[in-house]
Amino acid sequence: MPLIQLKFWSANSYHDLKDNGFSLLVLAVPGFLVAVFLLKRFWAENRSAEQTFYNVYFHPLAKVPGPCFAKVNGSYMAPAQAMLCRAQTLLELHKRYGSVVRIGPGEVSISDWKTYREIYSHGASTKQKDFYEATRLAGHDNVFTMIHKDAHASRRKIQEKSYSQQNILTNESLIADKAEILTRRMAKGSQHGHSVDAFRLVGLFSLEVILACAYNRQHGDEPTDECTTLLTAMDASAVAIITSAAVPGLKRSVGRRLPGSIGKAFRQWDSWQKITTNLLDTFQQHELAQDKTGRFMTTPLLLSVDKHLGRKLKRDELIEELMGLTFAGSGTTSTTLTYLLYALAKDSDRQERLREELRSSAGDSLNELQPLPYLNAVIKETLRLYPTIMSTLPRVLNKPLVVDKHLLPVGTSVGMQNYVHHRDPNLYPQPDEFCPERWLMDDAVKLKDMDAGLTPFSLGPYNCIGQNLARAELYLAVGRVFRGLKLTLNATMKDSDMELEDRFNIAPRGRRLLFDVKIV
Ligand code: HEM
Repeated sequence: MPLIQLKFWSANSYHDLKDNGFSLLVLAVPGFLVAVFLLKRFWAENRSAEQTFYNVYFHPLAKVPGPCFAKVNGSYMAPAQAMLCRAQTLLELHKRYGSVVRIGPGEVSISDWKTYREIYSHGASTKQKDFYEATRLAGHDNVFTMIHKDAHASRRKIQEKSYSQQNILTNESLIADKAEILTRRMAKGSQHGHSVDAFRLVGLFSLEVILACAYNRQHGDEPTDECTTLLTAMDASAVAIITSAAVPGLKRSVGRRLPGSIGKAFRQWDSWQKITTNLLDTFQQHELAQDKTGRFMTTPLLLSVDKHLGRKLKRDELIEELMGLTFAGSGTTSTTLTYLLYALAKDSDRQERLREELRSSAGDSLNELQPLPYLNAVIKETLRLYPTIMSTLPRVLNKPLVVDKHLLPVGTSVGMQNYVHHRDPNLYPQPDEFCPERWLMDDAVKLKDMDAGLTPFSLGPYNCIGQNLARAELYLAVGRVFRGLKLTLNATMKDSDMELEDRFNIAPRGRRLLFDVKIV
């Protein structure tokens, strides 16, 4: 195993896992399954010495630099993926080998931000089947997993209106209400002299927004069982989803019988599906008839005809789509907000600058918050440094692509990752620093390039359908929290608590963000 990966599988990593409740048996079962899978894959790719020789010397990608083992091993990145540090590993590989790195016999990673548009625009590439199909949540396709161009376009069409800026403005009062609840919960924690766990409160906030905008579910200041159970179930399910993607033969019916944390994660996945089914049923019985304008996201899903299928969605397909939107819509915004609060809690001067700007604004509606320059710079810088979809968006080329003098033929698996090109030091000097001021410089040419390199929501036909909603949540929540509260990092917080775990979506390693909160 190359040095770069060994670094991640250290004694510390094992002890950390143990501390997090993993037993040896729990590590051994999936470890064994992954090892079998890796061996099988290696064997399939190198059936003969000739094949290995071809992969190394005559393959169309033979001249693309990269670790030797990756040339003959399609699972080269699997250990890093299993250790939740795929994007970080790729950044190191790019530093070593340049802007194009061969990471499998037929696969490359690219770090040049100028190539992003070429890869992810209409017609240039197709979603990689194995990866996206492995993320089905209830056994069907949802808009995120769909590979087929027309099937995807017609499923997306049904939902587009829900995420239009106009519909977001219609639902602004719902989102603002949740943002006020978030602020009150943070303030309340401080009154009792305790630290406040913003990671949990922000997770509840973005989930409550989705439940309000999708199902018209309203929750008050006291967190409900429905939300806390759903939040726990979705967080745990991520482990089951990653495990079943890494071990293709591992079906849910088997997974839920496994011992320890992995089996528990699979059972939480069942619980998430059950809660979604109840939410759908309740909406159909009590809300659908009143929603004449289709402002709640579930309404168009229930009533529209999917043109590609030539019919409305069936119950199982609806559940799949709704699980997908809850997952895509809550963890993403909440991690972004978590890291934004974290970055400013560490930096009282910048926090104060933002507060002054917010207080000088006439009000805290979306229309009043959206033009504020420093608020925008803070949000952009958070999306750059902590891009919630940090990892590879894997594609297969439909057209040949030339990058850094390397010709990548049709059929090559390619991928870029926000974590990598958002840290390009030529585009963003001192890339590991949180510096909102970089977005306020006068150099228009430089800013244009920086904007082009900033792709947190991706581009092209599969870009984030929910980005208007996500931005609205960020404006409304940040506006309220910092106008009235001063946040300081609690002394018990360790840097390692906020290390980025690459679960495709970022997750802070310690699963907590403790603040001392003062009402100002
Ligand atoms: C800061 C918050 C968010 C970020 C950074 C983000 C980022 C992304 C990215 C990068 C993709 C492309 C994934 C790929 O190509 O594999 C994506 C897709 C998607 N996002 Fe978001 N997202 C956010 C919030 C949301 C919200 C609030 C929703 C919905 C409520 C949402 C729903 C979706 C859906 C359904 C897709 C699949 C779109 C398609 O394939 O047509 N996202 N998101």
